[in-house]
Amino acid sequence: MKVTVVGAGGNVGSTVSMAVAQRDFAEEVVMVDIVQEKDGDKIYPSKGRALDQWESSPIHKFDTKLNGTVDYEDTAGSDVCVITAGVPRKPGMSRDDLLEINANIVQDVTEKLVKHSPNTIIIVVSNPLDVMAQVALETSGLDSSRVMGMAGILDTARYRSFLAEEIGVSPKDIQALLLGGHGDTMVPLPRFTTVSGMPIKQFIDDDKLEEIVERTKGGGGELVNLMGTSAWYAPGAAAAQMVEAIMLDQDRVFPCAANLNGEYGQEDLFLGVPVKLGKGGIKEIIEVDLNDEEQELLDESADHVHSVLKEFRQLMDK
Ligand SMILES: NC(=O)c1ccc[n+]([C@@H]2O[C@H](COP(=O)([O-])OP(=O)(O)OC[C@H]3O[C@@H](n4cnc5c(N)ncnc54)[C@H](O)[C@@H]3O)[C@@H](O)[C@H]2O)c1
Ligand SMILES: O=C(O)C[C@H](O)C(=O)O
Repeated sequence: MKVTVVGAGGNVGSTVSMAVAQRDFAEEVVMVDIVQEKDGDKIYPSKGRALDQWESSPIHKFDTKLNGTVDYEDTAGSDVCVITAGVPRKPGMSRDDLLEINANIVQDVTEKLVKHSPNTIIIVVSNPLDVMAQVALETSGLDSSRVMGMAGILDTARYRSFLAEEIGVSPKDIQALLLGGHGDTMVPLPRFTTVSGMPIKQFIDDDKLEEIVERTKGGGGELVNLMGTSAWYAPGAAAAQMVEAIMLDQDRVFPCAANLNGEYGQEDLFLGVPVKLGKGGIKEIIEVDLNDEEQELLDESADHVHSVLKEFRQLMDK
């Protein structure tokens, strides 16, 4: 079992790598990044972070080998590749502001990955997420069941943690569903949110719930403002959970960005929807019955993703 993480000299990529290694199911995690320059010297962040993480193996008690590299030949035969390569946003920016720079990076990285692992499964993390997943799908030529984006697990984790804190229960006991693009138009669904199966509205008043829904939508931006760059602990953990579900054929049901072909009335774009994840990637896109208000919010979110996708196509035509 071999996992590759690209952008692994950075924050999210190194966190995914560490979280996968600590789960101890893979033989090897290949951590790829570029050679960087600091104060006129060449540095190798993926090699450094891989070595540092490997040195923690006796303490954390894992056997997964961490291999830092700048050479894609080392990635050959990867079962799953996670793409975190790219630029994170800074305060005042939206994820969509990263479109041009990250589209070029994701395209380049995807070509190199599939050259060495032609039948891999790709999990995209780079932003703007839904469009970067489309870039990876189109560049790789892989079946759409083998290309997906990580966002929904992160966004629901934020929503669940905020709710748990407010209600005073364990975050483990909050279940929730969230649909749509990974941006301010994402659609948390209180109707599908429970505390161990009991409707959330039994535990919280409408105004407070609405406040938490709004905080969730702006959850990424809240952290950007606090740290001057975007989050990595929860995103890294979320991507590792997807890797595990696929590699161990767990049939986990998670909200992930999947390429839609008619599901939820949407076509030719990635959008966050519940999927069954296991061997081979997305085994099923699960459709839930939405009421008119929920469907309208999802359509608005899809419209936004379509507009960014259009901008991407215009940029590529230039
Ligand atoms: N989907 C999500 O929910 C989610 C969550 C957090 C971050 N992100 C996104 O993930 C990306 C990475 O964020 P980060 O905080 O880790 O940034 P970072 O700057 O810490 O790391 C990015 C890494 O990518 C590397 N990189 C750049 N170009 C590359 C290339 N061509 N080949 C290989 N590596 C390359 C950089 O050298 C750097 O080490 C950003 O686009 C960010 O917006 C998405
Ligand atoms: O907010 C960002 O820019 C990063 C990521 O998409 C997040 O939600 O943390």
